[in-house]
Amino acid sequence: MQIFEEMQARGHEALTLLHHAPSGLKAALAVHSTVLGPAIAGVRLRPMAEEEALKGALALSESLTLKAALAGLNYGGGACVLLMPEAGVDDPHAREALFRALGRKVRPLESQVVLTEDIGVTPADIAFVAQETPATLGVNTDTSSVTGYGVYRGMKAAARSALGSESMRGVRVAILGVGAVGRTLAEHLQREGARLTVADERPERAQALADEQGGVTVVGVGELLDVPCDILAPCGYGHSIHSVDVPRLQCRLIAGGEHHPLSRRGEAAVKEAGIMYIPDFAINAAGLIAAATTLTPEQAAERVYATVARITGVAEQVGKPPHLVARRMAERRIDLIGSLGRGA
Ligand SMILES: NC(=O)c1ccc[n+]([C@@H]2O[C@H](COP(=O)([O-])OP(=O)(O)OC[C@H]3O[C@@H](n4cnc5c(N)ncnc54)[C@H](O)[C@@H]3O)[C@@H](O)[C@H]2O)c1
Repeated sequence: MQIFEEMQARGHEALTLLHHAPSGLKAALAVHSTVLGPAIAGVRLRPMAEEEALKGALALSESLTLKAALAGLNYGGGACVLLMPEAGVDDPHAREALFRALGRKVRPLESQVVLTEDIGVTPADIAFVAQETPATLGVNTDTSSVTGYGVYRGMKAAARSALGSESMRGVRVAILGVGAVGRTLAEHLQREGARLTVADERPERAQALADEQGGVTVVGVGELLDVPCDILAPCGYGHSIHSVDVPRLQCRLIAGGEHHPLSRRGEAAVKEAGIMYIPDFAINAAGLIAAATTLTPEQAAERVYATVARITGVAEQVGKPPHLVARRMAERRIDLIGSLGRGA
């Protein structure tokens, strides 16, 4: 992997490797932008190879920059991807040590970075980080359930444009990944009378949801993209939809909580296929908004609703896809606010 080439192409400011042998801490901390303020870094912990961690940190930090900018926050974008310690993190003291070691390592960087939860990390983990550094957000926020609710609200705003109505009653939604975010999304959709089909790499999670809620169809991971539906909601670990998969899709809208469900080629392919795609950084922002402001979860989700409505409205007016409109809006705010400190 050509790290500096990648950083230059995407405009990253820094990539720092954090290491502490006794706790097993090995982490890649990427800072994409601090133009609007300290970089909010989503912290991830799940088994993965080193290269995947570096790539993941670079990609996620760029999304966080766009997400914070579009949400009107005075923060930049970062990401902190932890490799799973060899001894695991099942032992509560080992988990405490890991996250406190992370907090110690971040202390010298606290004017540039604030840490918040992402995949595999809980508010309790961030509370351990907070014992070592004030550079945290969301200690008291269950960001994954707020995010799931925000995805639901953003999906409704997008459906108004893509399906002609924001009602989810009878709408067929296929959800890929029913972990913390996907499950919350499913619960809200189910309550409104949507018809759900779900799949998860861990099939027991999909089955548990179906057992609890009833009326939910479970299919295998390999089948979900072929399911005829109105909305496809990717809520897995990223890159769930490859450009070669796009001809299989039978939906009119892609709107889910997952970061980077599509590559740039995939985004172009869905546009060609006439499918509307609402980008991750616009629709999965509610948890971040709630963690970074004094807004309630409901208010944070309404901000997502308003943002998605604005994006789809402009997209219709100018004849461009929503994901490009959203990126342009975020970049424009960074340029404008970033220029305040420069020139007369
Ligand atoms: N948790 C948050 O606060 C938050 C905030 C914003 C965005 N996100 C994004 O939402 C997504 C989901 O996060 P989460 O917190 O729900 O994670 P999670 O680990 O709780 O759940 C993810 C689920 O998706 C399943 N999965 C992963 N890849 C899959 C695939 N290709 N096919 C089928 N199932 C798959 C996993 O088995 C798991 O059950 C991630 O991309 C994350 O970055 C999370």
